[in-house]
Amino acid sequence: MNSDKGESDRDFDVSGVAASGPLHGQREDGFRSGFVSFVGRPNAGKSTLTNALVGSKVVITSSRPQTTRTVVRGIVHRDDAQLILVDTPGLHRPRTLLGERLNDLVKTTWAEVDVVAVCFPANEKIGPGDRFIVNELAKVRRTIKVAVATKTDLATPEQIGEHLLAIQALGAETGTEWAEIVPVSAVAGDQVQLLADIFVGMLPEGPPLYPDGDLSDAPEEAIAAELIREAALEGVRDELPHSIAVVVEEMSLREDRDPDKPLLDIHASVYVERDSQKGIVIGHKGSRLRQVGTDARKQIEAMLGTPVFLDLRVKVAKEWQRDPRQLRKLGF
Ligand SMILES: Nc1nc2c(ncn2[C@@H]2O[C@H](COP(=O)(O)OP(=O)(O)OP(=O)(O)O)[C@@H](O)[C@H]2O)c(=O)[nH]1
Repeated sequence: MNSDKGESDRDFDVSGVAASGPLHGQREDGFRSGFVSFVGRPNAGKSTLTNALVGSKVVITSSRPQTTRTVVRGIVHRDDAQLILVDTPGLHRPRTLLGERLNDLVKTTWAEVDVVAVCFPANEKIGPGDRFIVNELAKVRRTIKVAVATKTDLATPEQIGEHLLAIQALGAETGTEWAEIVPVSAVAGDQVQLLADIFVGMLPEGPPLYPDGDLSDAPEEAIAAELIREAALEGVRDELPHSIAVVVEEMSLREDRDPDKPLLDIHASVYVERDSQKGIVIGHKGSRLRQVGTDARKQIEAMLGTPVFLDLRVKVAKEWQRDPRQLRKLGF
């Protein structure tokens, strides 16, 4: 994510101006900073690993594929480095316009980061989906590539051994040079620290890029929208696999409140594709929507540390996944 504005000292009068502090590659303290992006087929464990590294729930995880639509960054603050994790949607063979947009988003991210880490779940065989991703990744030349064997707690040592060999073979087959192949379990906490150390060693030297303590630079609206979407999908994923989008229309602190008792007002719209889906989301006499609201509110309160008043509306945006105008409106 280097910005080269094409400026040089000759463009400015620099007489009497002290040299600025060293940037990448020249820090006396050896501090490193940079970007790592996890990729992998849906459900590979990318979000869970991001959370394990950051140590807080920043990215939404679910047991169903393709819930991560927004690029959300988790930030690991260390004494020696700042590791910025970019969580991307799962790359997949595009079937809709939304699918194509997501894939473009993924590839743009790959070219901009310092390291791309491909996640291969150890409890599943390498498949065509993995091959597709690695083939696409091989086209991005400059970026360092790391293979991560995820979910090792779900595999036997023999399976893990075979898995690592298969990852190596896939690298050779696709012309991808793995800088490292690392087995981890985000759930058991195995090798997560080692993975962080490996990433840090691959980052360029440079100053911290985010203020100390920041966990994510995703706007609070985006975090709230994801938490609402996760709650709305709960229990109806089979019926509405990829048909729910959430837009936070308004988010502001309620005025005239005692400063010790703030209240955050959030007005959000839950979009579905068809009238029939609206009924599913709302439920009998609104019971489901109330539950969704309660669940999402608790999650948002825990995340942002402020009591929340959440107002949810369900709206129909016909065939939004195929309509460019709707997609733009919904933030894709
Ligand atoms: N046992 C075990 N389960 C894991 C581990 N990592 C992830 N999972 C589970 O695998 C499922 C998918 O994990 P996610 O982190 O959401 O996967 P993802 O790659 O971000 O998925 P998408 O957003 O769909 O691309 C969830 O049910 C996780 O709880 C792990 O190390 N061990």
